[in-house]
Amino acid sequence: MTALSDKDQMKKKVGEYAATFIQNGTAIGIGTGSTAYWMIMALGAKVREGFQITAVPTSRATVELAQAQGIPLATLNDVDRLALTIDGADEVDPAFQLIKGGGGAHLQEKMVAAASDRMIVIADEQKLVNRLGKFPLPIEVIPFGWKQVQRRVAALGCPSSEIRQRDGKPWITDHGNYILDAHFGAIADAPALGHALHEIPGVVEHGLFIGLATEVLVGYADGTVKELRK
Ligand SMILES: O=C[C@H](O)[C@H](O)[C@H](O)COP(=O)(O)O
Repeated sequence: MTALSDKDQMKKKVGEYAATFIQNGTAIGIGTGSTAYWMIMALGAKVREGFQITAVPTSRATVELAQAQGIPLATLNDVDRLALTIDGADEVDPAFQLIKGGGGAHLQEKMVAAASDRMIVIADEQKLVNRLGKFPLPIEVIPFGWKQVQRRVAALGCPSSEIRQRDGKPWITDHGNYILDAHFGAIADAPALGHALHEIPGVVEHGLFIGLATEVLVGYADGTVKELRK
């Protein structure tokens, strides 16, 4: 097995640490991405030791990973509320506002987080920012007429944006849509931008997570994990 990079070590540490917050007998949301991966692997080990858990996955990729780990799954419609969701992020600011969707899963991730009493964000230290916006903001859009959405996004102060591509074709989300990656630069007022984006016809969901994260766990290069305070 190849050795993990320093960055992957940070992700592994924080993902595994987060799994210790999961309580036996609860229903939880499980995130998507390379940091959530380690939390799901650790959860799989707990399940094999007899832990009783129901997990609502946030993407097809997470369904596959969790199934391979033998983690019992449910859909969001099967549950009333979730005790906890654990998920990664692309950027985290000091007010626990987030940019998510680097893997294009933010639509389901936001629905699952919103149905959860707590959202624990797991990130390596490189994700911490003073102001959101260096990471391009992922916006899930209906393929029909997406250029109209792009014009409206530009009018909100976004100088450039592009449809996410794979192999020269638009990348398609789990829900059959496109992702518009919007390069806003430093975002002065994330809640206001989030509201404005929701006013654009054709926007399905954007990657700004405001008021959802309750706790942030950060993995550092020295091997430590710290819980941030707002
Ligand atoms: O769509 C993907 C999700 O929002 C991920 O949680 C986010 O992109 C962070 O992923 P990673 O842990 O791989 O950096």
